[in-house]
Amino acid sequence: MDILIGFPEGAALAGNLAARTGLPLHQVSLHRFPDGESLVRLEAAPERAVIVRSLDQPNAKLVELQFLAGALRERGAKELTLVAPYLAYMRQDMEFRPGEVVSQRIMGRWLGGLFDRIVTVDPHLHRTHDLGEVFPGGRSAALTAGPLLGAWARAQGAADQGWIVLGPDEESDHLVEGAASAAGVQGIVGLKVRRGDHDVSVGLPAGTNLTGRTILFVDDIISSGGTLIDAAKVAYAHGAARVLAATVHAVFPMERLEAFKAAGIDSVVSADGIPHPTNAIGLSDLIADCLAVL
Ligand SMILES: O=P(O)(O)OC[C@H]1O[C@H](OP(=O)(O)OP(=O)(O)O)[C@H](O)[C@@H]1O
Repeated sequence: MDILIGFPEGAALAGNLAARTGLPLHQVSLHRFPDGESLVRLEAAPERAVIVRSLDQPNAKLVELQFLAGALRERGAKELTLVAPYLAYMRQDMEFRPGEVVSQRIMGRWLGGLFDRIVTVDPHLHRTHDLGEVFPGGRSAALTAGPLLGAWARAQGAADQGWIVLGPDEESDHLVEGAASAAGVQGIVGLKVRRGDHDVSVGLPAGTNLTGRTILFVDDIISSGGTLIDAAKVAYAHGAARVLAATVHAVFPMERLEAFKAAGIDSVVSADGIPHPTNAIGLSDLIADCLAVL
């Protein structure tokens, strides 16, 4: 028997995926003990299971996934698939300073040991370009939500209003291309320099003229929002009339919206891999199509 397994915080996406795949949905229930330990409960013994959980705020979630995968194997599961629209620890992909742990590599080995198939969306692979390098030996798929961000923009009238899609750095190139072509508008890729967690600047190609245009900033992740705020500043300095943002993974706290508003950012929307009040773009069709062929 094949089933889909969801966790409490991700009920919406798991529900949509169950409807789209036709797999029966089983919900894990969780209990956190006063000492911080987790109790994971699921009454099912499937032969094959697709487990849906985004790994933002990852540490407790990873331990709970390990417990669940271990229990399902004990009950005889032959194939376990992880659908983690947001994959944690992908940003630490090298030893930036001597002695730093390369979390991406170790996380890849860990998850690769638990799951036979891994599906994710726009993973932060800025230097490791192939998800297969992170999960050697397993079947994995890195999907992109760029065209979905673009379809959202198109539905807002982007083509008629002459919006421009702007990504902050060369790693956003594929998102810009996917979003701009689906929206039917021009795309521009900037040049980002990061000097620290909250110290980042975005440059635009020489000769860029944004006079009177609406700019749709796109990025894989909005975390502190420093990149978005600086990109908005630069866009306005180049004549933009309005700045909006669309991201795949919204990991920022809602309190940051005030700072975004103060920087002249009209609105922020996100894909629904990470549950967030800004969710406006559904990923379930994209993921379901992938599961059918992976
Ligand atoms: O909202 P923020 O806090 O600004 O973070 C989001 C930005 O950070 C990430 O890139 P990062 O600068 O980590 O890229 P790198 O891996 O190339 O250093 C990501 O691609 C965004 O551009």
